[in-house]
Amino acid sequence: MDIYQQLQQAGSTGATAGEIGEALQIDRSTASRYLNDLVKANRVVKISGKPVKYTIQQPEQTELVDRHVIGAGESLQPLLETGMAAFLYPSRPLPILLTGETGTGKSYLAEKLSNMAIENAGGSGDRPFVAFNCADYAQNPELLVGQIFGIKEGAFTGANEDKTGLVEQADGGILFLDEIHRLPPSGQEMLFYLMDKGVYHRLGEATRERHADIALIGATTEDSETYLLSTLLRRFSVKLAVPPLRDRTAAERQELMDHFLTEEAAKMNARLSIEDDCREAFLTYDCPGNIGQLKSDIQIACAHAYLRYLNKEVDQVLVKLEDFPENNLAQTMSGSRNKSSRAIETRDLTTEPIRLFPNIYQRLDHTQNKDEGQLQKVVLDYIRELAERYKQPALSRDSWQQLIDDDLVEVLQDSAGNLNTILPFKISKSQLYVIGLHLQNYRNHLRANVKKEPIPVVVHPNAVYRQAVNHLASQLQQEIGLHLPQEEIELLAHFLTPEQPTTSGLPVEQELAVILVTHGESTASSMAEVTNYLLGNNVIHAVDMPLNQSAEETYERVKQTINRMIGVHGVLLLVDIGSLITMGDTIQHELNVPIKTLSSVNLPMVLEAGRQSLTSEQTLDGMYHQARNAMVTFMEEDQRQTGPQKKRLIATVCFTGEGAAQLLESWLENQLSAADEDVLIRSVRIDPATKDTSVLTGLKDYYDVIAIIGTVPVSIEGVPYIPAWELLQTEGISRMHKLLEITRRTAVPQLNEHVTKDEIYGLVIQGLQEIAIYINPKVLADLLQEHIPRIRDHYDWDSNRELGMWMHIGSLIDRMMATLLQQNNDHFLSSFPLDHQTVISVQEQQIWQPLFDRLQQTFSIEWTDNIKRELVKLSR
Ligand SMILES: Nc1ncnc2c1ncn2[C@@H]1O[C@H](COP(=O)(O)OP(=O)(O)OP(=O)(O)O)[C@@H](O)[C@H]1O
Repeated sequence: MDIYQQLQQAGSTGATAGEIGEALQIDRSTASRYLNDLVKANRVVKISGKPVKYTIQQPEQTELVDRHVIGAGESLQPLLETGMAAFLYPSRPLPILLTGETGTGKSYLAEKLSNMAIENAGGSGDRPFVAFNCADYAQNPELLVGQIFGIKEGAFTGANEDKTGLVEQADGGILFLDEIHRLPPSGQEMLFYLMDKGVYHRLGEATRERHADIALIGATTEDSETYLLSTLLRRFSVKLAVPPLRDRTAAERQELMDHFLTEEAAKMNARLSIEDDCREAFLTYDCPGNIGQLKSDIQIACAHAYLRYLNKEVDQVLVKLEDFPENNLAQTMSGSRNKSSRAIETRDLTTEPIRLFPNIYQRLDHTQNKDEGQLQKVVLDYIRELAERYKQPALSRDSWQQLIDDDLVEVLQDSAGNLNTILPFKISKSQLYVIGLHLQNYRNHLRANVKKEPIPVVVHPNAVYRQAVNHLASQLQQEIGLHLPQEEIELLAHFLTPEQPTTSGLPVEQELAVILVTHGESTASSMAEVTNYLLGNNVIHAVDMPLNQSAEETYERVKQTINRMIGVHGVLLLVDIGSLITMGDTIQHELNVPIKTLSSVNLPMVLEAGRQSLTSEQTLDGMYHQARNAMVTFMEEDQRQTGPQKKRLIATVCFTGEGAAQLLESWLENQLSAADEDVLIRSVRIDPATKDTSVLTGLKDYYDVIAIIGTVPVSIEGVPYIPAWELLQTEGISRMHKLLEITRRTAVPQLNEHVTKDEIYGLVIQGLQEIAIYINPKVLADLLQEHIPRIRDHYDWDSNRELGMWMHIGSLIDRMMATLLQQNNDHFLSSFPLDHQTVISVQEQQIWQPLFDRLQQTFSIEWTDNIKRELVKLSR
C-alpha cells in the first residue's frame, strides 16, 4: 500500500507523517518527504496545526472548477461547485437557472460553467454551447419560440423556408437561454416538455416529433416565481443566485477592475496605466449595473484616455480621474444623495458608447490575410457593427461630445438639413452619430500619422448616397479643412444606405427591375402590393403619380428609384398611358441603363413581369415579351369569354396580415379537398386606420373571391365574410365547405366525413399544432379529454360538434394568451359583444367551472363573464 492509499483510508480527518510512517513501516522523515511531494503535485493538502496533518485533495474541488473565474475561490465558489455538480450529474445533466441583477455575470458564468463541463467531459468540439438572449425577440413571441424550436415553412408570414432551431443546434450539448422569462407561456411549456421528455416540435409542424438531448441553463433578472410557469420553474432542479457587485469582496472588485484594464490595454496595443485617485473612484463608487457597468465604465474611461493619447498630448495611455464617467464622479462625491435618479442617468449615458468604438484602420492593420474577400469582410463587419451598436437614437449631446471632436459635431449637425434635401428619407440622429464616429476614427488615424492602408471598396453604394456624402465632404473641407479621399466617401455612403450590408448578404442585387408608373394617388402602389404579395417578393417598384404631381417630378422619382438599385442591368417600365413611353428613353440615355416600356398596364402584365424578373438568366427583352403576351392573352380571353375561368381565392384578413390571418391560411389549406386544387388562400392586411379594402377589390378583378375570413369584419360586394371564430365551429366549417362546393367547376360528391369520438383527441392536437402559437396542444387536449365528457353529455353533442367545440376552446385560449402577452386586451375583449341575456344555469355553472378553473391555472388566462357566456351559449 502506498502513502496516497493510506491517506485515503484516513479520510477527511487526515493523518500525520508519523502516523503514516508507522502504518507503512517507514521512518517519519521519509514519509514526510513523500507527503510533501504529493502536496506539490496538488494531490494532497496540508492541514495546518500542531502536529501538521495531511489529507487527500478532493478532486472535484481542484480540477473541475476553473480558478481563472474571478471570485472562483471566494464569493462564487459555492455557486460554481453546485453548478459543476449539476452538470456532471450521473446519466443526465440537471437544468440550471441563474438568477441575479443585471450585469452580475450570469451569461459569463453560464459560458464558463459550460466550458468547464465540456472540458471535463473530454473537451471535445462536438458538444456545442449555444447561447441566446430571449430579449432580442421579446417584441415577437412567435418568432422567439420559432428561433428556439425551429420553424416549419409557412408557419407564419415570412416563414419562407424550414428553419432549424437552437434546440437542434445544441443537441448533445448545452443551450443557454438568457432572459428566459421573456418566453411566452407556450414556449415555456414547450421547453418544459423538452426537458421532461427530450421531445419537441418545430413551430407550425403538425405531426413530426423531434428529439434532442440538451443540458439547459436559463438566466433571468426577474423574480422567477412570478415570471416563469411553475411547471417550468420546478423543472430547474438547481437554482443559483449570482451575487451583486456590492456583495462581492473588495479583493474581487479590485481583481475585476485590473482584469478589465488589462483587456483594454491589449486592444490599444499601448502602455496603459491609471492614476490612483481614479482607481480609488472605480473601487468605491456605487455601481447599480454591477460588473457589466463596471466594465463599461472602465471602457469609457479608457476610451477617453486613448483619444488623448492619439491626439498626441501624452506619450502613454493614462487613465485620469477626469476620465471617470462624470455622473458617477458626481455620485461618488455627493455620497448617496439623489441616488436613484443619478443611477438612471448613468445608465443612459453608458448604454451607448460602452466600448472603444470599432476602429477600421486598426482592424485592417491587424488583418493577416489581406485577400480581397477578407478585407471586404472586415469593412462590412465594421459598418454593420458601428451601425448596430449605435442604432438607438436617444443619444444626448453629451455622449456625442464624449467621443467626437466638437468641430466635427458642429459640421455634422449643420449638414443634416442639406443631406435631407438630397436623400430620399430624413437622416436619423443615429446615422449622423455613426458617421461622426467614423470620421473621428479617420481623424485620429490621420493624426497618429502611421502608414495608412486604403479602405477597400466593398460595393459601390448607389448614386444618391454618394451624392449626399460628397456634399458632406465639401462642407468638412470648407469648414474644418478635413479632406476625405474617394474611398472614405464610398464607405460613408454605406452608412446612409437604409439596409446595411451584411457579410452574408450584400444589398440585394436585382439585375432586372420592374417599375410601375401610373396616374392616381395609389394605383401603382396597390397593384405592386398585390403582386409583391402574391409573388412573395418585393419585385415591383411603384411610382404613383397623384394628379397634382408634375411630369418632371415623376421623372425625377423614377430616376431616383433606379439610382437606388444596386447592380441593375435592365429596367422594364410599366406605365398606364402611352405618353409616358418617352420617359423610359430619356432616362435610358441619362443613366445609361437599358429600359423598355410597356403601356396600358394591367395586373396580369404586372404579375408576369414580376415573375419573369425573378427567373434567373432572363433578359430584358424576354421579360418584355412575356409580360406583353400576358396582357394580350388576358384581353383576348376577356373578349371571347370562353377562356378558363378565374381561379378561386379565399382571402384571410386581419390588421397585421400576419398573426391570425396567417394561421387561418395554413389551417384552411388543410381543409381543402382534391376538388379544390384551384383555390388560392391569401392573407391580406387591412390597415386599422383606414380600413381600406382596395387590395381585396383589386383581387376580385382577377380572381373569383369566394370568401373573406378573418378577425376584421370586411364587406366587399358579393363576397361572404366568415368571422374566424365561427369557422372554428362545426357550423362555420360546414358553411365554408358549402361555399367551396357551390363554387366548384365540376360537381363532386360531398365528402361526408364523420369523426368518431376516439379520433377527436388526435385531430385536435393535430389541428391546434397548425394554428395555435401559445398553447401546447397536447397539454390542452389532455385537459379537455378530462373535462369535456361531462359537458358533452350535458348538451348531447355528436362527435362533429364536439370536435368543433374542442377546436373552438383551443383557439380561444390561444387567442387569450396572445392578447394578454401583447397587451392589447381591450381590442380582444371588445370582440365579444356585451351579452346580458344569456343566463348560465346553476347546473351549467357546475359542469363548466372545473374546466374554467383548470384552464385559468394552466395557461394563466383571465376569464371574463362575457367570454364565459359566449362559450356556454355556443355549446347549447
Ligand atoms: N467574473 C467575471 N470575470 C470577468 N468578467 C466578468 C465576470 N463576470 C462578469 N463579467 C463581465 O461583465 C459583463 C456583464 O456580465 P454578463 O453579461 O454575464 O451579466 P448578466 O448578469 O448576464 O447581465 P444581464 O442580466 O444584463 O444580461 C460581461 O462583459 C462579462 O464578460
